[in-house]
Amino acid sequence: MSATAGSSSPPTKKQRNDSPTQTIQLENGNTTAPAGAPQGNGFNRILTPKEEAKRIKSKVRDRQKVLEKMGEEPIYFDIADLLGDEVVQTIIKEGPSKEFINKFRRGEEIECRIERLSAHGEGLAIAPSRDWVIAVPHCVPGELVVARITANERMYSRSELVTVKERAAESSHAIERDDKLVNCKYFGTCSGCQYQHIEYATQLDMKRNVVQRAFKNFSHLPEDLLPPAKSTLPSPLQFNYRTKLTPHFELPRELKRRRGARGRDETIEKPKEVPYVAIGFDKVGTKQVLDIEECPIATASINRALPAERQRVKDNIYTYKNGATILLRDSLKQFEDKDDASTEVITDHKATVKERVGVTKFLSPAGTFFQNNRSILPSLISYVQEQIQTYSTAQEGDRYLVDAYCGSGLFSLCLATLFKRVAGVEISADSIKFAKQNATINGIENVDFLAGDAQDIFKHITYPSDRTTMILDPPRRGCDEPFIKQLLTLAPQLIVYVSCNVHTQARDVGQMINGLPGAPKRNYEILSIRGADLFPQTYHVEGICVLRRKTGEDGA
Ligand SMILES: C[S@@+](CC[C@H](N)C(=O)[O-])C[C@H]1O[C@@H](n2cnc3c(N)ncnc32)[C@H](O)[C@@H]1O
Repeated sequence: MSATAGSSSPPTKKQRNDSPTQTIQLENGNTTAPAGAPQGNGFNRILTPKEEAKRIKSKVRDRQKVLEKMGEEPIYFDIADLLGDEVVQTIIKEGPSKEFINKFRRGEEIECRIERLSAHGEGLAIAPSRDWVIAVPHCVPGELVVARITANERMYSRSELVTVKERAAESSHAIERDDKLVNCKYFGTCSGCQYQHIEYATQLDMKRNVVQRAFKNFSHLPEDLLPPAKSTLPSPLQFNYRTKLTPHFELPRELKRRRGARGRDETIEKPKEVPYVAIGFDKVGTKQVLDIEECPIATASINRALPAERQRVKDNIYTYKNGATILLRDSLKQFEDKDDASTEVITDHKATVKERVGVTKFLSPAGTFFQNNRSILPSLISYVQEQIQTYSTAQEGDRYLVDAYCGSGLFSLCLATLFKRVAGVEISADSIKFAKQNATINGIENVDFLAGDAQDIFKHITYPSDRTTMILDPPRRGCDEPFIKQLLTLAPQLIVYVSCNVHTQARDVGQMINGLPGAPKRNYEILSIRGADLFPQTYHVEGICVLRRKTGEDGA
């Protein structure tokens, strides 16, 4: 896990300036794309017209599914910026055969200049024909790179980085590569981290921009209603912070064949040699599993437990019918001594995990949701608390909280002292059982937890709207329209919307302000927008958006 694990020395600043076209190796030796990408055997084969038509049809279907579930993909706003609206509109007019054209052969290598980073952390370059974009991982704007194509998507191709041919001219871009920061032998090959080669302060700033652009592109609100995103809330730990790791594996091909046509175990004959099984995360740009022996963003306890868990899978490989995902969850060993933060690792989905956030203790089943970066939770809770104390117009002691998508009660219980009564709702009955238990072990009596769909909570709420704060923390797809319509009917005075997907969050906030057909129009304003860095070294950013209902005009 050393930052100097590679075989080559990094170029000095002088070398970088002197030889701008020199090929540069990452310090961990991973400049070249992962070995083993299939070559030949049809990999580079040109598809027949029938196969091509089938490929396009399936791409169109996949895109439709994404649109229905999540809305437009953020990369299309970048593509429109990079190619220009006119080019994009011409392509769209020509239809799917042009939009989804098999622009490059898989495996083809293209030299291109990185223009910007996407919200998902890939460098984006304009293809030489200027009517297509190439997404290249692990690079920074300004670099001239060689990218190897892995897949063609709608108006862009995915690729893997082969080499950086020319560094970005010094200080011409706000984002600089620093390979000495790379702290993982898999960086560049593993799809888990995107930003280890970028200084942490810059990562935070990049995430602030992602939040800002998400609201600009997805909220459908005029820019004067969007306050500038505040600086990103940093994570105290930038490595060893992840308290949950879920490596996966595919069943080796030899074992699959031995199951026979009916897929029954009886046909298995153990091969003479134990087959190789890769256990880890996807190789960048592919669905192939990269074998991972350690993960520097996971806690030290998880890294200590990983070899035994990997061995357990290998020893029992003949018992699996398919591939699977394994779970490693870091849990406090005990609650009694609050100065003892020693942890153990839980691998059983049904076992109970112990967490402490400030003075509040939490139990939750290992297989259900709990925030995965313990180190940032106290500052995340403090920030939400500060927003409520600043912007709630209700008197202290007379405020109410609705915590929608409450999990095992993180916000409800950490913030309960600010409120007269708290109601939490959550779809997982298991999480609700633990939320109730967490209220008991913390001696908190002013909370009620309800198992059900978030929109069910409105049937049970009798809180006065002008004294109610609502915290929302939905999954990546965001809230659905029936939920937002009911929220607009209840019209809480203050909304704190926390989300792991700033794009669906911006869409939902836009609907809260612009209104939805069949829902009362309310006069909400955005008070603040901010990212929180729950996942350093990756492109993920948690959004926190605070909205207040202006009194008067909407009659609420
Ligand atoms: C991002 S987690 C947040 C949990 C909690 N706020 C926390 O920070 O620990 C989202 C939660 O929403 C729950 N959920 C998903 N769909 C839901 C729905 N339709 N209604 C209520 N809860 C839902 C999930 O089970 C999950 O616990």
